[in-house]
Amino acid sequence: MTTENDNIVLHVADVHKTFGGLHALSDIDLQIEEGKTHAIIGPNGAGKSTLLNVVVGRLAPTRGAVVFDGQVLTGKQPHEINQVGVARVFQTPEIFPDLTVLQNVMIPALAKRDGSFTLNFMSSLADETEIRDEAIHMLEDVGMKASMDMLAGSLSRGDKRRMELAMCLMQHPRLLLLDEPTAGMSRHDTNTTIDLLKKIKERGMTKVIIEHDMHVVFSLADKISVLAGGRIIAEGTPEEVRNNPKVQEAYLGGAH
Ligand SMILES: Nc1ncnc2c1ncn2[C@@H]1O[C@H](COP(=O)(O)OP(=O)(O)OP(=O)(O)O)[C@@H](O)[C@H]1O
Repeated sequence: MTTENDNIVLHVADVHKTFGGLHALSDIDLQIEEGKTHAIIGPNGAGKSTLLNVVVGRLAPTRGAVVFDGQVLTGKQPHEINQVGVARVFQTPEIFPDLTVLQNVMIPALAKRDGSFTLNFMSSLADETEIRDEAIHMLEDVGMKASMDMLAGSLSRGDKRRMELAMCLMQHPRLLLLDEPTAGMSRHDTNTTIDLLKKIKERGMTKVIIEHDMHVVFSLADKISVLAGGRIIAEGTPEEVRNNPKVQEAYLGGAH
């Protein structure tokens, strides 16, 4: 399957997802351009997480397909989708709490290189100097080098999310999916994360971001798609979306 525009790295093509009688996603057609930051916003229950889960292979769409870089992802397992260059930062970080921050950040690079990772590899971590150096560099980038020897489980929620971002960056993904990257963070940590995500953008990484915090959305997004009731009700630049009466009615005037 191809897309009309060569710059499109991800195409969610006519995707539907039902849960029993509930239409969580209907007629979703979404095209994500290479190197851009594309935000998906919408009120609670709009279908945002379901959409991300379909993209990363955690949920099979009832109909339609997800195409990444010309390859159909639909039907692939989450780890296979990860291997082709799609990484996701979760709303709740998935980390190894009893390992140090540095070890956590090294693991995705080892898993990517070796195809899998088991805790048996732990003993060899110290010998992995190249990956170790890169992990330290990544921790420096996310402002967490000073915490590299702390146990990951002891970090604050904001630091866990920054560490998880470093874990994703170690995979050098072509597409980074961020599910509420600043949820639960203080305003200060939120602004640090915005700066960090801007820095990643300068490196040309494509990002899809789900976010309730409009400050974050309008600071980062090149394009916004608005979901409501499982459908895309508006799409455009931040300015276009901000001024769209349908959006104001469905979203901006609502609970958020
Ligand atoms: N596994 C599931 N089984 C049944 N219904 C589900 C399931 N996952 C999501 N839903 C329903 O699908 C709809 C969309 O949910 P989803 O979590 O995708 O919305 P969201 O936009 O991410 O919401 P929020 O902003 O609150 O995270 C909701 O009505 C939700 O209750």
